[in-house]
Amino acid sequence: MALVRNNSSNGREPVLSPRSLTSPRGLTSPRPLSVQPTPEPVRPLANFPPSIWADRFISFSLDNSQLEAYANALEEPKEAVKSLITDTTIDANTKLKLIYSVHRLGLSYLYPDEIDAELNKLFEKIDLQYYEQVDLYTIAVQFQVFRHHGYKISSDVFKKFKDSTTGTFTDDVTKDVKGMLSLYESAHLRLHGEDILDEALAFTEAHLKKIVTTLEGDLARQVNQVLKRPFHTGMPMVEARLYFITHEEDFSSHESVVKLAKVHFNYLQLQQKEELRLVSQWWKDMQFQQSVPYIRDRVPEIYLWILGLYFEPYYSRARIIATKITLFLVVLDDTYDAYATIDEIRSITDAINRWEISAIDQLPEYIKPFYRILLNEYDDLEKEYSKDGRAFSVHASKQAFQEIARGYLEEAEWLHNGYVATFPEYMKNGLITSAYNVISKSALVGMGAIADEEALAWYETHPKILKASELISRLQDDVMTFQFERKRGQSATGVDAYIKEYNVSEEVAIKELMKMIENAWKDINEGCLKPTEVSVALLTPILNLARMIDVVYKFDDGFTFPGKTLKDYITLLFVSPPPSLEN
Ligand SMILES: CC(C)=CCC/C(C)=C/CC/C(C)=C/COP(=O)(O)OP(=O)(O)O
Ligand SMILES: [Mg+2]
Ligand SMILES: [Mg+2]
Ligand SMILES: [Mg+2]
Repeated sequence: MALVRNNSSNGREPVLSPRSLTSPRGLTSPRPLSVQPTPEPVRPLANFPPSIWADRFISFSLDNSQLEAYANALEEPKEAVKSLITDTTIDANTKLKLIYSVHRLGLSYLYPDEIDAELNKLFEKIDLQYYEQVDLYTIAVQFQVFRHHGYKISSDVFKKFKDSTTGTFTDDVTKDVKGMLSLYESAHLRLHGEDILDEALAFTEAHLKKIVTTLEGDLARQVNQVLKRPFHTGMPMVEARLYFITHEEDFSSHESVVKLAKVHFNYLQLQQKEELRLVSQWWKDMQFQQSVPYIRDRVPEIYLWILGLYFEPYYSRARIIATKITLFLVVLDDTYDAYATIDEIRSITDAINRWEISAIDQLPEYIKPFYRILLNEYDDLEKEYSKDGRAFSVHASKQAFQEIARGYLEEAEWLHNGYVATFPEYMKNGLITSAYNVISKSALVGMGAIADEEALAWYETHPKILKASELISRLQDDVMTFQFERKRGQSATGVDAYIKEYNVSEEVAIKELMKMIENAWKDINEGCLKPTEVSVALLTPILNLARMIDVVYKFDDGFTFPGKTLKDYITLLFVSPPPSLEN
């Protein structure tokens, strides 16, 4: 019985493992009658849908001269846009709108110092009197541009749009669609205590939904887009592409911005297709589909996830490393949740924590190749990064990987014992199983000098912004996956723990968890304001991890069932042609 996972209380049907079908039992020489054959363990197979991409991205062949040509073509418009950003003859409003567009197009990383210098000047000169005279759209764009870059402009700038007697937003606001749209975008940048933005979010969302079918052209496209996903909670790379398509009027007067955005999209697509080819080929070479066929085969989806953290060309190596480690996490999570017995889980966790190749002997056959690959990859990273004294980041990633294995084991023990954790107990382990500690630390490995020992020490303090991102990951995943997982008899989720702790209905529990997610977003927004605890380059991946949870889990479990949002995103970024340079 030791091999059989105790799932009598979770309604799992015994499932025949694919290994039992190929088992040599019965083909070997006859056993003496007195020896009972070892029973095949009952495995919690999930029958996850297969990849929707197969080998599609492996056949890409990078034309290096083309990549170089794009890199060269970037230079001229890049300089021209720099001149625009620093042009002293441009009025403040036009300048702020320009910086807004540059940011939404994913180009502000090219001008960090110039943009900061401009915003510093303009923020010092902010005159609340001025905001008394201007329209909602102008105010909301300026509000966003300052908050995007960490400047704490007051949300009082929106006060004048409220009726002093009723205390609600005025009817005039509902007649200004562009204003409402921008106020809706602004509201997602809210901080704790900014009631006016909480109200603005509910108010504009309700009104935009009411009028969206009456709109036409770009405005209709813009409102549909923002209602689906506001910029602040979207994937920067995709948001840039969508903004280019639907908000052309915002930047079309600046020819150099249009040119730069186009060449930049073309350059990035080539580079990213090559990265995707590389990780797809690696995945195939490692033969995970043969050794662990029960897992979710999701290479393009995981690459997309990591591209969501950072898309800057100089993080190419960093993306490849983080993608591979996150793919290891998928193998681990699905092995624990959808294949291994409790004894196997204990043994795998132990081997991962021993981290030595001799531990391979204690492992079940099917996971041995994974264990070997895991140790080899980390070994290679250690060798590569000790050369420039950066092995500390590889160690941190490895330790976080060992910690998540222990976290997954804890869940499995709870399930094995038919135990539903208390909510605080669940959350303590849940922040670990959110995987965001491992992913964000692994993301540092290839980032270069900026991710130094001091940065890592900051990570080790488990800062508020990282906790918030982990909480969003854990709870949003739980809200969207608990039904599927419950049906399969998996470990209790945050939804179950909350219901048990507070004796509330499922509906109330979900509502409360969503409120916790909302609050965590406010922590993230506060953590991105100046003065930041560490550089923006280190904060952005943490913010972007939270965004990726929204992308993947806002409407459904987009990771297990990747045929909708993620398919559209992958198609837009790696299959559809980027904007043409011809016109
Ligand atoms: C938890 C989470 C959203 C992590 C995101 C980061 C990430 C890409 C981790 C790799 C493992 C994974 C895809 C978990 C989500 O599925 P699942 O619902 O099976 O995860 P679970 O078993 O922890 O609930
Ligand atoms: Mg799990
Ligand atoms: Mg799982
Ligand atoms: Mg889940």
